[in-house]
Order: sequence, then C-alpha cells, then structure tokens
Amino acid sequence: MSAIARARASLSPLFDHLSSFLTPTELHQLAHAYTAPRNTTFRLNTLKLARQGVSRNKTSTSPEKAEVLAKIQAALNETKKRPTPRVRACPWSPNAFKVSHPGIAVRHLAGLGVHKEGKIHFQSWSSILAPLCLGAQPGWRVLDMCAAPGGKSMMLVEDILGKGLIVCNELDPARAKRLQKNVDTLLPASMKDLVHVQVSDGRKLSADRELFGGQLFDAILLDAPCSGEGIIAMSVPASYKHWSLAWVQRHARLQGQLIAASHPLLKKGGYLTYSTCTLSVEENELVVHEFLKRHPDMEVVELAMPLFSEPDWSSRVSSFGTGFSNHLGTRFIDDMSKALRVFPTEEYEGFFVIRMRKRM
Ligand SMILES: C[S@@+](CC[C@H](N)C(=O)[O-])C[C@H]1O[C@@H](n2cnc3c(N)ncnc32)[C@H](O)[C@@H]1O
Repeated sequence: MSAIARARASLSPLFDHLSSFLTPTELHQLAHAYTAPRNTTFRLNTLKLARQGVSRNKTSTSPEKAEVLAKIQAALNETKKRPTPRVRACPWSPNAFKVSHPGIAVRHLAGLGVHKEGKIHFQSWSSILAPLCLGAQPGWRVLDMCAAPGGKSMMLVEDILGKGLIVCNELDPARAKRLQKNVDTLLPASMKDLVHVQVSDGRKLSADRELFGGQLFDAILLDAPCSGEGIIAMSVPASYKHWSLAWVQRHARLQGQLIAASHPLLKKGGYLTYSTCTLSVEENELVVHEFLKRHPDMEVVELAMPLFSEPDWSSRVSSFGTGFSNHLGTRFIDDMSKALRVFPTEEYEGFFVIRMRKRM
C-alpha cells in the first residue's frame, strides 16, 4: 500500500467528511500533503534588525537582512544534503522564506546565532498571512485573543511601529510562558512595553475589561483553537489522533463563543480577523456566518494585503482559494469570497482567514 493510500485508510472518517466540499482530485492532493515532508519556513524579525521599527517593506533590501540570509545559506552549504538546500523567497512577503530541501528541519537551523538572537523566527507561511491580512496600523490597540505561542502577536508589534499596544491573551498558563519567552527573544528591550501578556479565558474578556484599562480595541485577531485539519502530518500521530466529527463540533462551539465575545471589545470602525488552521466549513465559514447573522453591524471586508485587492488574487498562488459562498444547502450571508482558504501542500499548512469590520 502506498503512503497516500495508507493516509486515506487511516483517516477515512476525515476524508469522508471533507468530501462534502473537496473533489476526488483535491482529496488525493490532501492525502499527499499529509504524507509529504513540509519545507522549513521562517521570517525575518525586523524588530531585531539594526533599524528597528522601520516598516517591513523598507527593510526588504537592507544589508543586515542580506547578512542574516547569507549566514543561513552558509549553514545550509555545510549540510551533506544534495542538491544543496537553498533559501528561497516567498512570493508575497519580502521577509518570509523557505528552505528548498524538505530534508532540512527546524532543528538543523535552530542552533544558529541569528535564531538565538531572535533575528529569524520559524513560522509557517500560512501563519505569517494572518497578521498581514489584519493590517494593524501605527498607534493601534490590538487584542490577540488566543495568542500563544505568539508568532502572530510579534508580527503585530512590527506593524504598530513603536506606538500602541498589543494585548496577548491566552487561556493556557504553560503556553502563555512560551509566549512570554518569545516576547523576551524577539522584542528589543525598548519595545517590551508595547506588549501585555495575560492569562484569561477569551470568552470572559468582556467581563474583565479593566484588565486592559477598559478601552476598546482598534483591531482583534481571533486565531482560534481548531481541529487542525490543515496541519496534519502522518509522521506526527499527535496531529490527527483526536480527530472526529465530535472534535470538529466541539471546536465549532468554542469558536462561536470566542467570536461572540470579541464583538463588545471592538471599537466602531475596528477590524476583526478570524483565522484557523483547519479545513472544515463548520469551523470557518459557518462560524462567521452565524456571527454575522447575530451582529448586523459587522461586515466582511477585503484582507489587508495589497495582493487581495487584485481581482484575480485567488489564481496568483496555486494553494490559495476563496471562502465558500454556500455549503450543504446553506447560503452564507455576506461576502465569503473575500476570505482566503489555503490548501495544504509541501509549502503551506491549510489555513482560513477572513477580515470583518464593525460599521461606524
Ligand atoms: C491556534 S492557537 C494560537 C496560535 C497563536 N495565535 C500563534 O500564532 O502563535 C490557539 C490558542 O488558543 C488557546 N485557547 C484555547 N481556548 C481558549 C480560550 N477559551 N481563551 C483563550 N485562548 C484559548 C490555546 O491554548 C492555543 O494556544
């Protein structure tokens, strides 16, 4: 039996469930993605490059960036892998990269000085998309409702350019400690005051408003706990051993409660970005649909990256597609085609992200 056939056999309830919206070819590609090793990806942490706080695009050709990339390439040259692994740029971000060889894992590069100094952060390209799609601006107060271990929060700090506040909320105290460690490694001392880490249930935050001075937020990132269908790897049984329809439904309920709790915390005119690393419609479009039905003051808007204002954006990157307008007889309200669905491949984890705005 091939590895793909084995994946389909051992995850057959999942494949049956996904067959309500994936074609037979897509299901086959998904099984391939679950079995193939994923390329190691990372981003440059511009906060730790010399000209801290300058916008990420402006640093795209800085000498220090070239120096960091050269150090990583030198380490790759020393590996015995053939063909020699190369650092390759991401098509939609000047500071996201991958290593071209699937045999290079994070552990091969984690000991490098540039990593220990926080100049690079290992993060999936899909994860990098969510804060870019939120589009936080200098001076904003942003709530990251489910923040640990904090890769996305640290990118939000890059966006506010030294002014404003990022409240990083997390339920699990052990994961909040990992988040604090990332704050310590990835932020220069002068920027630590821009981040407030707190341990709290995101569903109860509106009752705890004094925790962050009682003020509302210009933007909220809800990167929700999910069933993780976009990050399954057959070589890591922990990534799929819990999966069941009940597991999907349990997460959908929690996601519905979290997104509802975000609403009273958002300013009028503020942005809410909802994301997951799962594929099920029940945890993505359906959660947003139910939320929008109950909150007519919210509307779906374009994702903040320039790529997504182009009419043909979903055909620009082969893994990218739009959100679904309907599913199993339910026609979703508002414009789900503005949402991004990322299909899992060797390069990308599966992901869903949508941006909404509270009307003025
Ligand atoms: C998808 S992960 C977040 C990843 C994170 N945004 C990042 O980029 O590093 C979801 C997180 O939500 C946390 N979580 C689960 N239930 C929660 C709740 N009720 N309130 C707040 N956080 C919760 C989990 O412990 C987990 O750390």
